[in-house]
Amino acid sequence: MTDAVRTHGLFKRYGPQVAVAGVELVVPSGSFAGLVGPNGAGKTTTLSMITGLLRPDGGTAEVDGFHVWRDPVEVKTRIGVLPEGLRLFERLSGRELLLYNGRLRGIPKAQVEERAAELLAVMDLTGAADKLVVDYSTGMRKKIGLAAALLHNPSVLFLDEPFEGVDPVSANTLTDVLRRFTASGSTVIFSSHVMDLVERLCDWVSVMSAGHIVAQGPLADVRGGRSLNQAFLELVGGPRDNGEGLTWLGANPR
Ligand SMILES: Nc1ncnc2c1ncn2[C@@H]1O[C@H](COP(=O)(O)OP(=O)(O)OP(=O)(O)O)[C@@H](O)[C@H]1O
Repeated sequence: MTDAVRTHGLFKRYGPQVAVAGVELVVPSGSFAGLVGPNGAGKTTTLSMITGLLRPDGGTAEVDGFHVWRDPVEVKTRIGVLPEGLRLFERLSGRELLLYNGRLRGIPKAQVEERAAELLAVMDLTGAADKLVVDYSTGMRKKIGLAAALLHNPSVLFLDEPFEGVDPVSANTLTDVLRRFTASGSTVIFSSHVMDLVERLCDWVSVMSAGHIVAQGPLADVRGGRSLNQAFLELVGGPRDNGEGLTWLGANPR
């Protein structure tokens, strides 16, 4: 079966800073995949290049076997994206946002209305459906963003830190929806810093550090009998500073 995502030598530099240094990312179809790595490892830059939001300086990226930069329309019809720093049309209501997205995707009006109503209900947003997005909380924004990304029933869903700022109840709602999505054979790839969550949800993990993939495979293989957190610390080198220099901290004589 074709992998959902495959990159070869994906490379991006910002001036002198190499952000992504020849990434070979593989995610098999139907996976619930986690992309983890320390701050600045290159996760967002990698996901942005795979979803066609940022042009690579080198290498290739394929989604469902289609070349992201050569076949952009094929790829964009197949993917849903919840980017970091999600920008939404703030002056639309949640319902209008979904209807607008659906129409942009070319879905017939009646079908969009039906899907939007179902997604709003599943996300527990029916009561806020006619409220303007500008007045949504952080968690509500993530949920409406996810609903918009799912509306056209993508084959591969990319989520950049989808659980950040989301309360436990909403996080459960999001995970239920995503589990249902992957159970039907679709693929989810999400970046996160929360190892417990990745360990609980994912069956495939890619670990990035300093612009490279340093480990990748089924969750059990990457863990290698350790907790994912322990494996992660060993793979990325653990804390670089143990705080020995902070002798003044907590030494307040008052
Ligand atoms: N627009 C930009 N201009 C300059 N440097 C950038 C830009 N975007 C990212 N970088 C740099 O590229 C590197 C990778 O950043 P990226 O945001 O991809 O990492 P990340 O793994 O997503 O980090 P985090 O977990 O903190 O979100 C970092 O060193 C960052 O400073």
